[in-house]
Amino acid sequence: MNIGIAGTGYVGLVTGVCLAEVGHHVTCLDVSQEKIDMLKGGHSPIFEPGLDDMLQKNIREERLHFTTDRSEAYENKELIFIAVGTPEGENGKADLSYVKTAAREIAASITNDVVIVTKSTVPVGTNEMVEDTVKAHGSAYQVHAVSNPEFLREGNAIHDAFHGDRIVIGGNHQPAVEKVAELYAPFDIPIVRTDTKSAELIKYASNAFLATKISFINEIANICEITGANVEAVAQGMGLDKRIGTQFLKAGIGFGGSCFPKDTKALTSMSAEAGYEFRMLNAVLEVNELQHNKLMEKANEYSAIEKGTKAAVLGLAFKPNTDDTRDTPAIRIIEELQRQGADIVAYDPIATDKMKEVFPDLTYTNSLEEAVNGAETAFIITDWAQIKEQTPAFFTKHMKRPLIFDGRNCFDPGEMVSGGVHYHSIGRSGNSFRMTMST
Ligand SMILES: NC(=O)c1ccc[n+]([C@@H]2O[C@H](COP(=O)([O-])OP(=O)(O)OC[C@H]3O[C@@H](n4cnc5c(N)ncnc54)[C@H](O)[C@@H]3O)[C@@H](O)[C@H]2O)c1
Ligand SMILES: O=c1ccn([C@@H]2O[C@H](COP(=O)(O)OP(=O)(O)O[C@H]3O[C@H](CO)[C@@H](O)[C@H](O)[C@H]3O)[C@@H](O)[C@H]2O)c(=O)[nH]1
Repeated sequence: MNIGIAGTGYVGLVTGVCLAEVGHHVTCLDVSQEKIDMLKGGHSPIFEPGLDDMLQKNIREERLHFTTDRSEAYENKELIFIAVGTPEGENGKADLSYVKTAAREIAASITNDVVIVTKSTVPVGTNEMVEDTVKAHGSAYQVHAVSNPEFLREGNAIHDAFHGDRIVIGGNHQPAVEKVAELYAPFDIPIVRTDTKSAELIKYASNAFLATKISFINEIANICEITGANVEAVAQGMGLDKRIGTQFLKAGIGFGGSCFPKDTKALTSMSAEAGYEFRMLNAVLEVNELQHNKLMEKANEYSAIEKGTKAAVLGLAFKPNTDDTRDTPAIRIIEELQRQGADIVAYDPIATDKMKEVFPDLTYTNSLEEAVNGAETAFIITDWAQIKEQTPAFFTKHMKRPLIFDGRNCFDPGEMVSGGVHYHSIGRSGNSFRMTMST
């Protein structure tokens, strides 16, 4: 099929590349000339394992094109995807201005009847708004909007596109829904067909539920710290019950990233607008806020930071295998360390450039050894493999004072302590993980 895509961020670009990979002809549009120039040259502006190779292959085979020209992207297309950002707006509400602009631009450029597929995460009623916007801008063509939310995880995006658990397609015009289902046939992933509003809500409900699991286990971690239990043993013991499952029960300094924080806020805000107070989700957000402060609270209890203390911040991305620093817990830690006058060295294998946009004057390195060298305290924010593979000896050798506050439970507390590291983590009270199971 002939497809246009508005937005070449994480979602638009991965969608475009993967649809081209299965044989569709895709033209990706962005307003950023810089991104389009990079993409035309076969280089992805985002770090995503496997993306560059697939991008270059499909450009070479002439199924994938990049442009800043709306006519090229929208004329003579059967389907047009909207994959622009929906950032956090006022009072946590989803900011739909980019979606509205894209809808107006599509209305002005299409040259035939078309199905608009909304991939961006949008509140209930947005697809209706998109259809109305196109109609209000005098398009002479028939336009149907279909909700097709995206479930990819950054760092696993290509894998998720080909091995996702489900594809959700929501629409009130059956032929438009079937057209989108036909597009995805080569992916061999179960397709859920539903109405537009339910599809829009499936996305928010899924993210909110996963965020709830994380805040829940973080509350359990806090109880573990008080009672002396070990949160990893508790999570594993709970997760073996198939109704609960082991995933998203990893305690830490809370969830970050471009989706969970903004989407949980958008859902509470959408609920409030509809006259319903989503009490549980408000608590999930409150717990996450408190959890972001956990490492600094521990450091303060220990009086770890004084003016001029050399502090290493290990990991800046909101999770491993991505260079995305949007809403990363590292921001809060760095702000607090700066406020307390610490001398900070920030380490990340790939996300330092993105973090420079937030803290331009910080000292950065992509060498872990350089970051901890001479440090008096280290804060682990991201569970990068490069950090997890270290031994206690690495820290005792390079740090001036091996004092570690680990927000991602990267190490066995017993091994760290016996290796001479003053080690503080989340929900483990200094105990090693102990659990055996027999059949
Ligand atoms: N990042 C993720 O992991 C992820 C996963 C699932 C869903 N989502 C949702 O998908 C949407 C996009 O997220 P993202 O992370 O890809 O965003 P992003 O900010 O990385 O990319 C959005 C892109 O859209 C471009 N753009 C803005 N206005 C445009 C216009 N009028 N025409 C063409 N391009 C335009 C921007 O320049 C930018 O490159 C959001 O709603 C997000 O919540 C994101
Ligand atoms: O047990 C866990 C799992 C995750 N996290 C944290 O939660 C955040 C989000 O992690 P993850 O879900 O892996 O990353 P995203 O790439 O943000 O993906 C989420 O958000 C996307 C955007 O909506 C959705 O498409 C995905 O399905 C959904 O998993 C990160 O800060 C993680 O460190 C934990 O603290 N504990």
